Amino acid sequence: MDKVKVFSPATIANVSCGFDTLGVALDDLGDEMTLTKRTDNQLVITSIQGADLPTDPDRNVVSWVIGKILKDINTGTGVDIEIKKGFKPGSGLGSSAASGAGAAFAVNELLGRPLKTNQLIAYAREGERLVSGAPIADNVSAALLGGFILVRSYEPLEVISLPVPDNLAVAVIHPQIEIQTAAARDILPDQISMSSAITQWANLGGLVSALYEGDLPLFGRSLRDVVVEPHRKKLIPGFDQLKEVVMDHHALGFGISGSGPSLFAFCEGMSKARELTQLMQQEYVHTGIEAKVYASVISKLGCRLID
Ligand SMILES: Nc1ncnc2c1ncn2[C@@H]1O[C@H](COP(=O)(O)OP(=O)(O)OP(=O)(O)O)[C@@H](O)[C@H]1O
Ligand SMILES: N[C@@H](CCO)C(=O)O
Repeated sequence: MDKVKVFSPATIANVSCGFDTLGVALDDLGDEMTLTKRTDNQLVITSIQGADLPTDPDRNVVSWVIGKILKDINTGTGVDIEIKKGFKPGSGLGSSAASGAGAAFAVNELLGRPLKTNQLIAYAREGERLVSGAPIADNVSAALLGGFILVRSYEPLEVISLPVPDNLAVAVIHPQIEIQTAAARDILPDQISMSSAITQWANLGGLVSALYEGDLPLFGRSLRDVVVEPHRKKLIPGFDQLKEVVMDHHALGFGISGSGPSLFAFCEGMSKARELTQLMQQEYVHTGIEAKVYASVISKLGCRLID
């Protein structure tokens, strides 16, 4: 194959109770990228649409990840790269992860699939290390595998796919401010109390059980975060008010997507998700900050070939 075009989805990391361990893929929203083999061994970003990103191959996640794979596999292959970003960097929806996962997936397809899934995750994590300093696996694993994922262990890496309950949908609001993942990690404490740990791991267990049982009320009760949200919500204007309104309108749960500023409300069914997006957009006007909204089912598909 000389050319591949792939789609790589946006993702919600943490899902409230699973900081750095849970992730889930959205439908439709995501990045596209096209890779074409060159006759020399150069890596060239030929176009970037939809975001103002570095064209220097050593500073863009897509070329960074592809470069690492090509160097290790040592094919002598060069690649032209076209990038089409479907949503903004610094959104909390895994923009760098969509790029890193999509890049690893695409080059693996181009080379005839020499790499296994865990290797693709490992390379995609290098993209996360490039932009945030931390090789976080939650967004990239969800983007590659689709559905819900649990990073059971980082060392050695063990990522588990979890079931997606029927009729689960999500409403997302993306306030048009940028929060860098590195900055949102810097404000977190190094240590947490035993009581917070107990609450958090009880909810994580509850959430995993809810996914296996398809128990949406239990899923909703488990969407609690006493570890990260109390710190990060201070970076997101209007967080508490929006949470109150959304929960009053029967969302299953509400929280911060990844490192923010995007916020999610899980709910039952797409019509409820559309209703919640409208509600969130109306309510957010009070902050004076522009916001975009998306309603989505949970995509069981991760990165995939298109066209
Ligand atoms: N291909 C790329 N896609 C997205 N961001 C990139 C890319 N290449 C480099 N970057 C840089 O990465 C930074 C954004 O990464 P960051 O992890 O902060 O955002 P994010 O991926 O949207 O966040 P989150 O992981 O919380 O969803 C920006 O400074 C951006 O310029
Ligand atoms: N788990 C990560 C996701 C952001 O990439 C965080 O919340 O910092």
